Amino acid sequence: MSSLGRLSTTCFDRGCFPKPQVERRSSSVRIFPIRCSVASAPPQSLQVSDSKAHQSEKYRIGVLGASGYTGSEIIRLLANHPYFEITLMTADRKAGQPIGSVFPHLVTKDLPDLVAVKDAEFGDVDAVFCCLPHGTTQEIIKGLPNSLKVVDLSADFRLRDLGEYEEWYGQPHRAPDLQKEAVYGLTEIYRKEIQAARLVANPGCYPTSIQLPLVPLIKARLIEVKNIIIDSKSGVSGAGRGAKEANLYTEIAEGIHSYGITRHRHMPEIEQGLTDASGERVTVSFTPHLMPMSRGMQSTIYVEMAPGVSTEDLYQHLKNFYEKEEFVVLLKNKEVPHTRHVRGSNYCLLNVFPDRIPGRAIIVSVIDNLVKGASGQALQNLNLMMGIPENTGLLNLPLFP
Ligand SMILES: NC(=O)C1=CN([C@@H]2O[C@H](COP(=O)(O)OP(=O)(O)OC[C@H]3O[C@@H](n4cnc5c(N)ncnc54)[C@H](OP(=O)(O)O)[C@@H]3O)[C@@H](O)[C@H]2O)C=CC1
Ligand SMILES: CC(=O)N[C@@H](CCC(=O)OP(=O)(O)O)C(=O)O
Repeated sequence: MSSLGRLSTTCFDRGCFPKPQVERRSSSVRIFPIRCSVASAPPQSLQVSDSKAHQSEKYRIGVLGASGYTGSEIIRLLANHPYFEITLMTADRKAGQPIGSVFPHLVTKDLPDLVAVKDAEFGDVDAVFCCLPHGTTQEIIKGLPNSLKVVDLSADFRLRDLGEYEEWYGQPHRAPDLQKEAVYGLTEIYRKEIQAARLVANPGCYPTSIQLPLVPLIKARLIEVKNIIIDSKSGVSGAGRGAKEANLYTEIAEGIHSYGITRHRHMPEIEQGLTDASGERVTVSFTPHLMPMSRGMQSTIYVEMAPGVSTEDLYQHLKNFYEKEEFVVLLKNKEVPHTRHVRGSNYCLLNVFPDRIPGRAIIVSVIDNLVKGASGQALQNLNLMMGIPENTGLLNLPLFP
């Protein structure tokens, strides 16, 4: 537990955030600090320095799989988080190493240089981010205390149909009861359910980049659900940090290739979300590609518009739908979204273009696969589950170039 450093009075009074909450637990009282997380600092006269009256506890967070790429992104995002403090990190092969030696870029005074452990104790943890390979995750989450809130970044709890899970992941589901409880964590679409959830299945990176534009358009019946064609491209970090021959520099650099043609395990996840939006079974043509870049993801989506609908209608609908959203942005004036424009940030940038073929449109969606496609969205979800402002810790702008 630690007290917060410098606190500042806020924009609560200006209505930006909900009032600070006081939560009573069995043995302690947690008082969320009054703090403004907008980029500009409040005037000097409004700042208050540390005092007992303003000290507060933080939620204790475990990062399972801290030595992997998504784990390291969670740690980076939590470095300056005012309400969360990492108290537990786990690893497998790298267990026993301080996180600063696994990821030297994470050596900062704002982070505890914890040693990643193999066998974790959860008594002192309020919530965990589970950044483990799918398959191992179900067993591990099954063994966690029920009191913990969990955001699982793996694919283990995303598919409601257990038969479908077995078909696409090659093994029977080992925690069917937890699957029933899990809420799918596409934040902008399922916010209300996420707020009340204990276990959130964070979406895959491709499904995030694809569902964010398509779900609102399908719900509004602006596009036909037949003939949706999706061409997606990912940076290599999407494949995780574990060594694999196919991901060597020599295999990836100076070329691109498609993979999982007609059979990528994200297909049923994408189709589940689009089917929910439509009310009728939706199938898509989806082909992912591996790009010679470390992070970033683009989905180019080809759709047929409903009779009488124009690309301007699609654009305006998405613009209105995401008007109040912080992290999904419609670009103006036919600007083309670029993966560089979201690098390191939690943004999804979208734009809509008319196809040369009448009646068809092309949608371009970009995210950082490790942030909005994984750890950033996971943090957005845990913020909601803990009742704190959803954008906390996520306001950093993209890195460019
Ligand atoms: N990378 C991405 O862009 C995205 C990934 N995801 C999902 O998030 C999860 C994590 O991905 P990512 O961070 O890329 O993966 P990494 O391979 O980079 O990291 C995996 C982590 O899990 C640990 N681990 C591996 N096997 C076991 C095991 N049997 N028991 C306990 N710990 C284990 C590893 O420890 P050690 O290194 O010490 O061996 C490491 O800390 C995966 O399920 C992935 O599919 C979701 C969205 C996007
Ligand atoms: C480039 C690359 O290999 N990407 C991964 C997807 C990463 C991701 O989001 O997958 P999860 O469903 O495991 O969370 C893949 O194609 O399997």
